[in-house]
Amino acid sequence: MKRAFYIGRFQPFHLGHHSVITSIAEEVDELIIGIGSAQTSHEVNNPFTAGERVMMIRHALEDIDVHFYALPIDDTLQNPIWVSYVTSRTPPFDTVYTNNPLVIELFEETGVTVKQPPMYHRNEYSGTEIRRRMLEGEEWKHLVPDAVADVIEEINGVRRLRRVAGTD
Ligand SMILES: Nc1ncnc2c1ncn2[C@@H]1O[C@H](COP(=O)(O)OP(=O)(O)OP(=O)(O)O)[C@@H](O)[C@H]1O
Ligand SMILES: NC(=O)c1ccc[n+]([C@@H]2O[C@H](COP(=O)(O)O)[C@@H](O)[C@H]2O)c1
Repeated sequence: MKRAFYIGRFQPFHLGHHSVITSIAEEVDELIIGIGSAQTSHEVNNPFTAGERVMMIRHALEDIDVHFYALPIDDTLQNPIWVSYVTSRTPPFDTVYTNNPLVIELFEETGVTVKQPPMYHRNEYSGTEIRRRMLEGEEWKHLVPDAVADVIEEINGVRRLRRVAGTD
């Protein structure tokens, strides 16, 4: 059984994440999607709660051909214990997919294989760019799966982002 781990903050889950997961799905039997900084929400850079991000991922990946688990993972104060904390909360896995330099370093130090997925349209498929567009009233829905746009509408996510940014 080949099981892999993919971690992100998914603020929000966008089409870049969707493309990465579609290609990982061709290489593994099961995928654990770690929803990082799970304790954080209602901030300009982290507007959505862990539960809302679970909902985005669940709906966006309705038709994906891989068994997946979307699991919220809180941050730990100390980086050296983060990998053990992650593995204490997830099913076992042998490969990590990430482009985050700290995540690469921490997992490689413990001997886990790390793969770096290619970037898809990084200038637009980016959480930072999508949140900027939401704040400035520009188009953003084409950068996320339709199901994610629906979730953000249901939770009134753009209004929340503007309020916490003080621009509403
Ligand atoms: N367009 C993309 N193509 C491929 N991988 C991506 C893309 N955007 C993000 N990733 C990767 O997905 C993982 C999770 O990313 P994350 O949730 O931080 O999204 P982000 O768009 O980088 O968000 P933010 O701009 O808020 O930091 C990271 O390893 C990141 O490098
Ligand atoms: N000490 C820690 O808590 C620790 C260390 C490395 C990564 N992380 C988390 O992993 C996630 C990585 O995701 P991104 O690649 O989207 O930044 C983030 O939520 C980040 O906070 C946490």
